[in-house]
Amino acid sequence: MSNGTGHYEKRLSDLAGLYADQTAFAALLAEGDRVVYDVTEFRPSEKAGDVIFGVTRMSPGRIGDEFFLTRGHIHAKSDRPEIYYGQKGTGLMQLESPDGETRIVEIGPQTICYVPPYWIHRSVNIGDEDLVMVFCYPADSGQDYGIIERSGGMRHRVVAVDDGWTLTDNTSYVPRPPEVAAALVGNAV
Ligand SMILES: O=P(O)(O)OC[C@H]1O[C@](O)(CO)[C@@H](O)[C@@H]1O
Ligand SMILES: [Fe+2]
Repeated sequence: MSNGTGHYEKRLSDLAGLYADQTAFAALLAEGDRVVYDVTEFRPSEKAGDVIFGVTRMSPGRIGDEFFLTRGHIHAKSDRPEIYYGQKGTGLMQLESPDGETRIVEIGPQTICYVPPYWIHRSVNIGDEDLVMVFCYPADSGQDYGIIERSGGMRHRVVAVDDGWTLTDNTSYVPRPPEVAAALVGNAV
């Protein structure tokens, strides 16, 4: 991707607190603060009718039985959707509705994933190579990362099993109060 307007990297230390196995997290961090994912993007403007697009590259890796993942967020304007197009590698889009429903969309090369309005989303690299995805979303969306922190994480964890994955309950998860979930769905601008 050329002529991007921004680039950032997220390292292991930026992802502290996301994983259940804190001992495994500390042990891997002691080996070095590696880059877990990086994003190159083009933001033409912040106007409602415009779009932001870019490329996310995620390294393969595990912390205990959990895979490398992105921080995850809901859009600050929560009714804004997003699409991801898989280019390389194998991953999952973990989606969670404000009232706590989980859905998983598998992502591979030449697959497209739709993140509907109101859904919290996080990417997970379940493969053993880089996961590369193109993303696109409305330019005025913004990101709210606090929604996951306030709930003690997402409701489910994606964990490795045999040569695949499964979902387990996140025992730290605190459901959002119904009025909070309802407000998220009602705040369209
Ligand atoms: O913003 P996070 O949760 O760290 O995840 C990064 C991904 O989400 C985006 O912010 C797009 O919503 C992209 O920059 C990237 O694909
Ligand atoms: Fe997003």
